[in-house]
Order: sequence, then C-alpha cells, then structure tokens
Amino acid sequence: MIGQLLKLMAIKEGHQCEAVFSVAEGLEFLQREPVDIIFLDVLLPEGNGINSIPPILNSAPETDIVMLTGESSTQYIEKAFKAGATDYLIKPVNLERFSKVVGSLIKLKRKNNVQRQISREEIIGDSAKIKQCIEKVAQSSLGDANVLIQGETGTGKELFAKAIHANSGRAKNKYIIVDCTNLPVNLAESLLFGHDRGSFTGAEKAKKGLFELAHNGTIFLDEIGDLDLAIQKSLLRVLQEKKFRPLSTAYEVESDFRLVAATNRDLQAMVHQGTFRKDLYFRLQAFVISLPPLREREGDIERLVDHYLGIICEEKEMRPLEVGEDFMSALKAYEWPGNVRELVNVLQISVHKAMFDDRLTFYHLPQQLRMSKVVQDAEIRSPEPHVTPSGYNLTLPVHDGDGTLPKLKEVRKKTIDAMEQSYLHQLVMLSDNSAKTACKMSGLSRARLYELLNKHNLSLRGN
Ligand SMILES: Nc1ncnc2c1ncn2[C@@H]1O[C@H](COP(=O)(O)OP(=O)(O)OP(=O)(O)O)[C@@H](O)[C@H]1O
Repeated sequence: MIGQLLKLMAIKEGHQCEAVFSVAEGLEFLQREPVDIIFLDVLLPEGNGINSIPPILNSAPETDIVMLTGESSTQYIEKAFKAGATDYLIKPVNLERFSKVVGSLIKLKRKNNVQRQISREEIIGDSAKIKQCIEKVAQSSLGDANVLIQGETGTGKELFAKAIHANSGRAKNKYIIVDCTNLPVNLAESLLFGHDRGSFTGAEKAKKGLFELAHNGTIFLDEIGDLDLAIQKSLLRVLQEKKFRPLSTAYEVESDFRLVAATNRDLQAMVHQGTFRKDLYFRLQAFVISLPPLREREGDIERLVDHYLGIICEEKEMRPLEVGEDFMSALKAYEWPGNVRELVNVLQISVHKAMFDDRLTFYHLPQQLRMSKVVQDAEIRSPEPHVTPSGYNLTLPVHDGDGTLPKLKEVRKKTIDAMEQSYLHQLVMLSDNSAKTACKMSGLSRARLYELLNKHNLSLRGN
C-alpha cells in the first residue's frame, strides 16, 4: 500500500519508479537495473527492514536508502543510519517532505556523477589537496560563475583554467588566454575590447576585442594582479554588464563570456595597498580555487616524476630510466619554490646528465637540490648545534656528568676529525664526482684531497 503511494508520488514528480514487495524481489530488481534511491520500510514480510540494508548496499553500493518508519518506531532510525541508510521518512509520508528528500538526493547524485566524470586534462596528482582542487573544478563546471585561481608560480594555474573550460558547457567554444603581465594600458584596452579603424596611429582596420571573441566561450586572464588600475575599472564594468564599447566607437558590444582569472600575487594585500580594486576583488572572490604548493602535496612528486620521466625519455628516444632512492629522497627534501614547472626542469636536466646510465641518482641532480638535501641531512645529524662567535656550528663533546671535561687536545682532535669528515662528505656530494671541481671548491691540492678522503674512508664515485 505505502509502496504504491510512493510510486504515485515519484511519478507525479517526474521520476521513474517501481514498487516491489519483498527484499528478495528488490535484490533481483537491482541485478537488472541501477537504482538511485530505495525507500525501505522497517516492517517487511521478511522481518526488520534494517537487516536488509547491508545486502542491498552490497549489490548496489551507489544506491541511497531512505528508511520508512512509523511514529512509534523512530528508535530504529539511529540503527538504520549506522547500517548505511542515507535518510528517513516518517509515515504517513507527505508529498512535500518526499519531494524535498528525493530532490536533494538526486541533485547530490548528479553533482557526484559530474565529479566522477570530469576530465582531468593533463593534471597529475592524487594528494588530498589536489583532489580538493579537482573537486572545485567539477563544481565550477556545473555553473557559470567567474573563477579565480590562486597559487604560487608553477603550481598549475593555467592547467586548471584549461580544465575548467574543457569541463564546462562552453567547451566547444573559444578558450582565449590573455597574459596580463606588462600589458600597457592603451594596448590592453584595444586588445581586450577592440577598436575602430583609425582609433590610434597604426589602427588601419577595425579589430574585435578578445572579450568579443570569447562570446559563448571562456576568457582566461593570467596574472590578473598585473592589470593596470584603469583596465581593472573597465573590466569590472564588463563583468557587471557583459557589454563594452570598443575604442573610438559609439556602439556597445555584448558578449556572453565566462571569466577565469589567475594570480600568484596576494590580491587582498594589493587591495590594502590600493593597487587592486576592492570591488573587482570581491567580484572575483565568488569562486576561488587555491592551488597548494608542490611541497604540500603528499605523494604527488612520485606521480609527477613517473609521468614526466616517461615523456622526457620518450622525447629523447631513451629507455625509461629507473629512479634511485637517493634521487627521490632529494626531490622530496627540496622546497620547490618554482613548483611543478621547476620539477619538470630538474627532471630534464637530470635525464640529460644520465644519458648513459640506467638509473637516476642523487649525482644527476642540479647542485641546488643536492645542496638542500645535504643541508637537511646535516641539520638532522646535529640537532643542538652550538654557534661560535665566528659563526660556525659546533656540537661540543658532552662531559661525563662527573663535573670534568676531556683534555682539550683530545677534544680538538675529535672536533677537527668530525668537521673534516662532514666537510668531505658534503664535498663529495656536491662536486659531481670530479676531483677537479672538489679541489677548486675546497682549495685542496689533488694529493691532499685523496689523502683526506682515504683517511675518512670516502671516495669520489668512479675513482
Ligand atoms: N598537477 C600538474 N600535473 C601535471 N603537470 C603540471 C601540474 N601542475 C603544473 N604542471 C606543469 O607545470 C608547468 C607550469 O604549470 P602552469 O603554467 O599551469 O603554472 P602556473 O601556476 O600558471 O605558473 P605561473 O604562475 O608561473 O604562470 C606546466 O608545464 C604544466 O603543464
């Protein structure tokens, strides 16, 4: 009876609906067809409906289960939620509550479906932080709001802007990129809004502006923080009215564009300094995607290395190179101020150096990465350094706790030995295994260098 009633309500709301009268019948139905929502009564011929939640979710994990309970059996609600139900309705069910529950669940499902289906374009990374950004791309693809992408240089702002367009309803139309860096005011006005013939010296023909060309598509303003204040004012008006007047014309042009903007600057600080318009800033704040720096993306370095190494080796027609542990741990220790762009450059340099090797090692990395790893390792080894007035970090020998100190001669020898060893260790790492570089860096003669390396059981690789 309740089944038939809900079926009528669902059909009235424009949904397809089937009523079944036992769990067995329901499970059989699920084998044949996917179902978005199941209304499950607590009281079933087979017993308590809550017990059938696990087998239902086993065979249809994507389905939402809404429990139907009587006023007197609300004590089952908590148990039903624990078993995996999504919501509940109390009988007798009224149409308003029914359509609210169904409406929200269907909306959520559509949203999730879009998220699952969005194309990542070339975006690599599975860290929680990058997944959150991908989710934002999915959300933005459902609507048409302007989007601001923030992030340090090289974090992938341009890549994300492209993904927003590619996943939007405008994907088949134009995607126009404008680099706002160092754009002089006059040029920017005519470039963005177009001009009439003769509107300035050299304007021999009338020209459409990029906002007009972006009609039905997306316009990406890269480095929007670099836009001159005068252009910011015009831009604000265009965003508000979606129309503008090309230079030296008496007519207005309408354009249905979507704006995606990006910046690596702190727009809020710029607003305080008076170099970015507050009203434009607020307009851009409607939908913001903040891309995390590479150093905060757990696990993404490995994925990016895997991806780009494949591409670089293929381009160079080389066999895929293996990645040594020391290579990877140096990559992970580095701060990556230039983010993914810098990582790709480092891989290119390292592959070039490893042209005749099978495996990438620490020694193939550029010097700044080796240096940062060495410094980090040294910091870990000497947790409580004592800084001398001359600026050297020293870890003093610890006395025995009996109020005495070892002889100075002994301490001096041990200290010098330790310093020498640490110095030579770093020298070996940073000299590219070249005795010539090591001698130049350290000021040691070749004979003295080998003598000291021998003393500390160290060697230049390949020597
Ligand atoms: N998540 C990522 N997956 C794969 N490649 C990436 C990713 N992020 C960035 N890249 C690559 O890194 C380089 C820099 O990316 P992009 O130009 O999008 O960065 P950006 O944030 O716009 O930099 P800038 O602020 O300097 O303009 C590009 O080659 C891009 O393909």
